[in-house]
Amino acid sequence: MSVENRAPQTVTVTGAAGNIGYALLFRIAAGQMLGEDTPVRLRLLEVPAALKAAEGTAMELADCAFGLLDSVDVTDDPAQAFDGTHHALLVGARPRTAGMERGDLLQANGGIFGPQGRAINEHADDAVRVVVVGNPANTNALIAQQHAPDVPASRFTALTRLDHNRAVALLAAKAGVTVEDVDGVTIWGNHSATQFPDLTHARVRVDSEWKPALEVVDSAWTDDEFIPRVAQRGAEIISVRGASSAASAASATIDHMRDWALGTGAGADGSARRTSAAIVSDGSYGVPEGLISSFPATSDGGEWKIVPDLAPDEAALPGAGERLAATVAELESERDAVKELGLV
Ligand SMILES: NC(=O)c1ccc[n+]([C@@H]2O[C@H](COP(=O)([O-])OP(=O)(O)OC[C@H]3O[C@@H](n4cnc5c(N)ncnc54)[C@H](O)[C@@H]3O)[C@@H](O)[C@H]2O)c1
Ligand SMILES: O=C(O)C[C@H](O)C(=O)O
Repeated sequence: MSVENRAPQTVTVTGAAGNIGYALLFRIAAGQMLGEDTPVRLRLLEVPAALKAAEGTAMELADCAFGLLDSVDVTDDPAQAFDGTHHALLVGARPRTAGMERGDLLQANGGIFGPQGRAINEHADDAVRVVVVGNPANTNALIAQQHAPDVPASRFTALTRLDHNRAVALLAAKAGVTVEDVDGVTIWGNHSATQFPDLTHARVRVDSEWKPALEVVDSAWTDDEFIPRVAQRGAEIISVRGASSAASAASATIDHMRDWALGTGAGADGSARRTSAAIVSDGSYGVPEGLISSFPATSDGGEWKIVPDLAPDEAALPGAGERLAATVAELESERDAVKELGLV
């Protein structure tokens, strides 16, 4: 079907005037998220103080003369921003500031993600896809989902694709191969320092032959360097760059939404390509049902699906099971905290 004949898809980006928003919007308008045959209608949601900056971004979007860009609307009204939306990218969040307790942070984000969830419930397209990027991403996604009782829970997800991409890049560099020569990495659990980047079912292609990753890199490097480096990469970027990751976070958000909407497809050897996504648990792998946790995942272009039979292999990496349990326990404690605060 030609571009002229396709109905535009509405994409809402919150926090549109922020750093990730600026790195995200131009790529969406260029067709990198929904494909080069799908026109997009952009809705930019911001707080009143940042509306002028968002208007400036909208002016630049117009100046790019993107063939796929149908329209850009800027608003501070969630009802307008989510009206009929097909793709909701929830980036804007309240960052933790000096002296702020964890409860204060959750409360402040509850004030953002509760109303946005409600607005999605009332105004979004029935088949809306939501990804939460703003931290604490998994729990913010849970808050939004709990305020949208008419939207299937599976339509709310959180971003762990950045952690996944970081893990793939670090393993490829250590093994001396390209990222195309790595597959089967999984990020489990929370987008936080407790996450478990798991190599126990990963493979690396060396000299045209696929080998278990843990035969190519040793378990000491995995335990002492790989896992902590991936889990703390966000903090490392903040300390080196002086600001939270922005372009890489935007790129991972595009990867997550594109794979969800268009499918994960086949991997390097023709088998189903899997990635990592924080999606609602159906109880798989001992993760309590309803938590939004990162899993090995595929999409056929409809729903994300949790890939079975990939439990962390304790024999290949002693302590793997405990690592999964620890990150899930953190998600449970965040869920309990927001319940106590009356946010879900
Ligand atoms: N999940 C991930 O992998 C990942 C990676 C990097 C950053 N992040 C998180 O993404 C978030 C955004 O990062 P950033 O660098 O773009 O921050 P930023 O401070 O540059 O931008 C955030 C924007 O959100 C806006 N905002 C705040 N409340 C809003 C609301 N209620 N509605 C609409 N907009 C609102 C702010 O005005 C601001 O323009 C942060 O929470 C950050 O920690 C997540
Ligand atoms: O913003 C942060 O705290 C870090 C971010 O989530 C990241 O992983 O880069």
